[in-house]
Amino acid sequence: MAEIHLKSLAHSYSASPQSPADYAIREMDHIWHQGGAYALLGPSGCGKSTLLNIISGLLQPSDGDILFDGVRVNELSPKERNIAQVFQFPVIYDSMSVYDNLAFPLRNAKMPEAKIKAKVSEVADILELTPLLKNKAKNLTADEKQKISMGRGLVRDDVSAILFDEPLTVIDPHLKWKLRRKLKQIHEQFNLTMVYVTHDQLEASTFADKIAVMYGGQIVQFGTPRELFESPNHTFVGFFIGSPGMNLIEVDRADGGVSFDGIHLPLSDTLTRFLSDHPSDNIKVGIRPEFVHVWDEASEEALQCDVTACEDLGTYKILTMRLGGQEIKARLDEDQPIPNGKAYVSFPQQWLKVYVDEFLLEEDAL
Ligand SMILES: Nc1ncnc2c1ncn2[C@@H]1O[C@H](COP(=O)(O)OP(=O)(O)OP(=O)(O)O)[C@@H](O)[C@H]1O
Repeated sequence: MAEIHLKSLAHSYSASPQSPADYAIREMDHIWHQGGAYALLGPSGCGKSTLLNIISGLLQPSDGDILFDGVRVNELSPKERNIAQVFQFPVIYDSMSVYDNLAFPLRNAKMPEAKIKAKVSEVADILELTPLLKNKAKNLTADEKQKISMGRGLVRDDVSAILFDEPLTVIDPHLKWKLRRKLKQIHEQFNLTMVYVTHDQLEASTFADKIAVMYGGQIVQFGTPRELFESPNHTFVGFFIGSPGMNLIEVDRADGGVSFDGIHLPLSDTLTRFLSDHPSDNIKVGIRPEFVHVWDEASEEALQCDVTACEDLGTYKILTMRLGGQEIKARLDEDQPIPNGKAYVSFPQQWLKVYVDEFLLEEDAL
């Protein structure tokens, strides 16, 4: 197992990149600690597969270093790096038995047959493949085949890390949760460094202890699922994580706070001062629907909205309102009454986030 350090790493598929937009990976420094269960989460095209292929050695980065336990591995092949990679589509030998597929990497490493047998049995047991060991891989279902792909990484004692590139894409929805749980169990049992690529936030948060959110070739936040929810570092994280995502409103500077559409939102003194240090006019405020307080009567600090829709999702409701020219969503508990026509909202200061040039202004950083 290894700590994987990406040092001043960048990659462009163009031979002569002219601007940051020409980079699939913009310059980054990042560490995947040994034994961590990580997810790399982001939308299509943000650079997840590129980053994974750079770590595994399938792709050479245009700039920077990849260090495994402090040793530069840029020039090493995937095999020399001892990285196991599980792709969207299972990579297995159809004509071989399940046993031979699992034994393959060990036979390549010239492990004695008795040891191979013990290792294959152990991993087959964990993956619930034991009854299939004698079967030809060809006739198996997609999830069984994908379990073999995973198993081929797990049988090896020498792997530096296992990288998963959207491994559940071809798996039936009702089996996905089962395989995800299995992966989590394997992580706990084997103490492996695992990086799991997905564009699905549920998959990321059920698998990983920490999630790296990628956007436009950058890791814009690396944190626990709770940190990403409670304190998104970037407007993209606010928008992408959560269902529905964060309410984001473009605002102007105002005395003691910010304003939009003639509505004044007060900010703490420290945040106001901090904001005045930033020259940019690209300012947004964000608040998650879960943290918007909804009242059915007017009060001094509540802002009047028009209710435009209410979606009942069984255990909770999503209320859509218009505040000035902005659409605001709030999450109501199951038993909370739905305001009729007009509603009054307030934004607790603790949960009202301010973003300058899309990045969070942090009071703690003062
Ligand atoms: N072989 C390639 N040649 C040129 N550009 C590429 C190549 N592979 C990827 N790209 C570009 O690099 C950027 C990042 O792509 P990448 O496949 O890494 O993203 P991704 O987040 O994995 O997307 P997806 O979830 O759709 O697989 C995209 O703009 C893509 O078009």
